Amino acid sequence: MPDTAERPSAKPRLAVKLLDPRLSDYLPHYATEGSAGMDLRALLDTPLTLAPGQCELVRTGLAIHIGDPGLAGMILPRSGLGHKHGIVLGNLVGLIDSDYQGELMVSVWNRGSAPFVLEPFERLAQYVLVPVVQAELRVVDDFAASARGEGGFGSSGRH
Ligand SMILES: O=c1ccn([C@H]2C[C@H](O)[C@@H](COP(=O)(O)OP(=O)(O)OP(=O)(O)O)O2)c(=O)[nH]1
Ligand SMILES: [Mg+2]
Repeated sequence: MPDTAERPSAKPRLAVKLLDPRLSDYLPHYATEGSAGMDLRALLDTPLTLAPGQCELVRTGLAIHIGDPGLAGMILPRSGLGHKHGIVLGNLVGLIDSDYQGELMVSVWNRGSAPFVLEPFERLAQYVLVPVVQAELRVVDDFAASARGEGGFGSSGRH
């Protein structure tokens, strides 16, 4: 039996605005059939040097309106940039609301010890679409008992 899952249903179609005409050559896409994220590129006119510890908000030139409260976007670091060069996100993870219609911005943080030069249109982070469940909160005085109760932060010990 081939090790392939059944194909998921149709992909959501998201409306995207290109806020700079140069982006038409760089529309984000899934690099492989199984990719979870689409790489986002830095909309820069000139290279941006990030000193160690420096954090800058970088334009992507893209506005994506998700429009479905059952979905959200996440901006995540690229593992190669993060591991090899210390280039991660100043907010660690970017969470994009389904009703956000503004430009996707990437907070780029050089947590490494050497300067890093970000080139115009370099792929700097990735965009992942995720399902979301919105909750309603119901105030109670007590919870029904659970196996864990209030234990946390290592209370279950090591095995
Ligand atoms: O890395 C990011 C994170 C957020 N956003 C945009 C989309 C998101 O929907 C909006 C608000 O993000 P968030 O709620 O995380 O920020 P906030 O500081 O709570 O701002 P707000 O008061 O606007 O909600 O900012 C980005 O473009 N990039
Ligand atoms: Mg917010």
